Amino acid sequence: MEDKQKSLSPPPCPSTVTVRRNPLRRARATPYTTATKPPFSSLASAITHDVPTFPIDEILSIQIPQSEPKQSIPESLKIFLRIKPLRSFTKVTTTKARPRNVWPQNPSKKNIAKENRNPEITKKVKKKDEEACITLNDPYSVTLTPPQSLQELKRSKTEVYEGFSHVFPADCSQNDVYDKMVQPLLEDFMKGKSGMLAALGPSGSGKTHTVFGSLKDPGIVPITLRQIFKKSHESSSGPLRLFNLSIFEICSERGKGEKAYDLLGGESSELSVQQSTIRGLKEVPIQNLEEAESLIGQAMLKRATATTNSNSQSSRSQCIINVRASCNGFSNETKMQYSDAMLTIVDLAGAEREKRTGNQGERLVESNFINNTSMVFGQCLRSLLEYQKNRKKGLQKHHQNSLLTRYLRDYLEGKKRMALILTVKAGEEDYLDTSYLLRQASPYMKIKFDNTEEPCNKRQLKTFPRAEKNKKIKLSAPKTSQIEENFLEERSQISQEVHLQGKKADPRDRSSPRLEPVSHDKNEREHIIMRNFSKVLWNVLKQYNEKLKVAEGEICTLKDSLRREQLKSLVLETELSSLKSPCLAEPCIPEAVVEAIVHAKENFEVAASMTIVLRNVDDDSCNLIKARREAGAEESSDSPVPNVIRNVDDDSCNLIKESREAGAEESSKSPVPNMRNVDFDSCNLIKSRREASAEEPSESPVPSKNVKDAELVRCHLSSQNDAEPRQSVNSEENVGIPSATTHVEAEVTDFPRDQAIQNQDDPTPSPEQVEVSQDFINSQISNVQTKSAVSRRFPDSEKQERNRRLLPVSSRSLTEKMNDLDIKENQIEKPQVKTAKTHVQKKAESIQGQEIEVPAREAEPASTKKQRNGQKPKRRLQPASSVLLTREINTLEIEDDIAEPKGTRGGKKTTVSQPRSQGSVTLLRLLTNNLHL
Ligand SMILES: Nc1ncnc2c1ncn2[C@@H]1O[C@H](COP(=O)(O)OP(=O)(O)OP(=O)(O)O)[C@@H](O)[C@H]1O
Repeated sequence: MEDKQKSLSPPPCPSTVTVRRNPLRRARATPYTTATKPPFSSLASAITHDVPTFPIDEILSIQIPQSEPKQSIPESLKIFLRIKPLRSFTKVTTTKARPRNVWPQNPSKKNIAKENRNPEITKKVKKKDEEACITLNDPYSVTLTPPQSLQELKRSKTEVYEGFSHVFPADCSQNDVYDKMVQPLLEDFMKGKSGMLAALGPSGSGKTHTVFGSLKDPGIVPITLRQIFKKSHESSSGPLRLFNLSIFEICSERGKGEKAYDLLGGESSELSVQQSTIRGLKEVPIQNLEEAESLIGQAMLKRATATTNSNSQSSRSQCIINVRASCNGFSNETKMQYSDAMLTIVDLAGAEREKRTGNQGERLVESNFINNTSMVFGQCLRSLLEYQKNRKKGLQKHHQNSLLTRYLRDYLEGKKRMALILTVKAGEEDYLDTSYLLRQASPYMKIKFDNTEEPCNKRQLKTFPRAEKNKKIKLSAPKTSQIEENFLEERSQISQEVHLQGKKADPRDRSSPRLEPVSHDKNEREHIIMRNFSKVLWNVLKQYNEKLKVAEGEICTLKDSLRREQLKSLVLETELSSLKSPCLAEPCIPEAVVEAIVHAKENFEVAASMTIVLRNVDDDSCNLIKARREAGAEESSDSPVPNVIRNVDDDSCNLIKESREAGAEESSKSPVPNMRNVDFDSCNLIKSRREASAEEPSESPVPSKNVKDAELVRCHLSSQNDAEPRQSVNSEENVGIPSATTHVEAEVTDFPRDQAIQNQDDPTPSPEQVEVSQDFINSQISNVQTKSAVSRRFPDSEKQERNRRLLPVSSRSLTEKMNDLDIKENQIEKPQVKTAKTHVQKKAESIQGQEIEVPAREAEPASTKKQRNGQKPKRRLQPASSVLLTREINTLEIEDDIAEPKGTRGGKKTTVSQPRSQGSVTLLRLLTNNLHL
């Protein structure tokens, strides 16, 4: 103490002391100082000595409360997660090596023995079974990873679930679960607060194991009962509390509805359910743990269970265990009355998938019920979780959908405390069930997209250049089967090439540029496609070319057939015209022959008119001949079509020339009879015939007669070529030749085809033809003689005008010349002169003085006349000329007439008073007499 006092003694006083005038101020006494007043003597020392030390030890001893997890679960609902250990884990751990000489008892043992013999297999099994889909992150969160198979098939992702009150790993014990989960609720229960514990999870995940456990490893219920009676005994100071136990189950009645059964009741254990209250439930008071455990044991025996593929003793009902605590006294400590509390422990039936459970029939109905109940419970739970997160949102109520949720309405609405434990299986095959449960009941969920890159890359690779090309090719591909086949072949080749290139390429090396091989492949592919397409096009073009050739051949054949048809039609037309032409020409021909003098003019008019008709035929025939010559020489040679009928110009020389030329060329070839009108200009005619006679006789098969004075080309339809008998007629020899009128008629009427063919084959004229031609020539000659006499009667203008009206241009000159002959029309129809004896002098220049000796005419037989009249009643071409002739003849003054010299034919015919020649006078007399004019 002395040392201490010495150490606390103040320092020695200084030599000088300062005294303060003001009274000494005392500082406010501190509590510390006030509490224990030290003695004044020791005040100074005490002041310096009592400085408090810093309470560092106290500060360090203070325990700072640990920060709770961010996602704290509300008090009314706590969610726990328990992971069931993997089966392989237990198998591997329980596997014991057996001696090799032991015969395996069953297949499983046999497999085990195999595994033992082959440790690699065991390792593989271990590796395979050890792979879990769920891993524990921390006591409050887990990560769920999809298995590899599901990652490839669909777009799966790693999920992180958090916000749990606690996550029990696979190796946790039942006591851990009780401590963390049940004890808080039990304390409140003992204080009179109700609470509920529920186990939720798929089938076989350990719900029943967690809730009830086993004899060796008891679960929540046994432990809780034990703790209840333990605590009740410890709190001896408290009121007397009574506990009652009730157990019932909710199951489906053949799938039609929900039923509740009392598991502690008697035989009629069915309960009546009204909304959320269950009537008739038996509560059994429990005094001690043994009674409680026996009751629970009895209830478990009554509970509906079944064996499924997922669980050998699967719960088929929702089991509810109620422990009600009743209190009849006051608490000594709080002096408050205890209310009844209810602790509810629920073992739900696990949701199960049909494929995994293999349920059928009644089991399947139970499964549907269980799944529906689980779904409704999960919806209610989800709604409560969302409601607790955000209370602004209203609570969605789903509890009405099942009896269980209706019974647990207060808990599912958050009015009472509830602790939920989720049991999950950690195997890969249980991923879907686990994921479904966690999505439904976990407080929070995060989705990691770490494993989403691979599917994206695969998709990109799949849709790389091939798909677009296929589409394009499909759209642009032609529909021909050949093209499709080629396309398929190329497609397979290219796909193989691409596949090989893809194999060669390193898929991991993403940095390596793959555009070059792709572009190269694209170019090659396009090249192959275009090449094959061009081949196909070439083949198609070839086919079309062949088709075109065939079509051209058909066109040629059709053209030939068309030509033939046209020729046939032309032949028919010409036949028709030929049939028409004789009908028209028929009446005039015999008259021209018979009426030697009187009908000379008319004859020429008829001939001229014939030319009009036949001229048309000429054109057609010419064309026809041309066509037939082109078509073939054979057809033309056999053709019965009449040949050209030519009109001869006034100029006789031209006429003869044309006739010669035509005769030399055509008549030798063509069998068709020719018809020529001949000018009767004597001078020209004689000249021309002289010239012709020098050439033709050699060709003509029939020797012509002596041509003394003149040659006349006969106008006959039946004769046609140069071989026809152009007879030079001596008028003297022809005198007395009988008329060939009948023959002419026959020829004319029978002309058409047979005669033509006959003439064609035999160019030699028949005697009848010769006769007719002779008569005709005679008549023409007589006409020539008569013309000079008659022409004087009419003025030239009038004649020309008439010619213009009646005849075509080519024949007008002829008719003009013949107009000089005034012949009565009536004479045509009266008995005609058969023949006329004419004298044709050699020198045509001096026609004057010629005399035509007209023999006594013979009346034509009546029969012939009648026949002719009957056959040819119509004479369309004659009336105009006949009338004129009649007029002229009527005006003739035969007695006073004086023969007109022939030399005036080419000159002016103005004088009517010119003297007639003797021959003409005689002729006129004969005419008048015979015709009875
Ligand atoms: N944590 C665990 N540790 C050891 N074994 C367990 C565990 N959880 C469950 N088991 C075993 O798994 C099997 C199935 O468990 P349990 O019957 O509890 O599943 P469940 O979820 O109730 O199925 P269900 O819904 O079909 O009734 C039981 O044999 C049980 O012993």
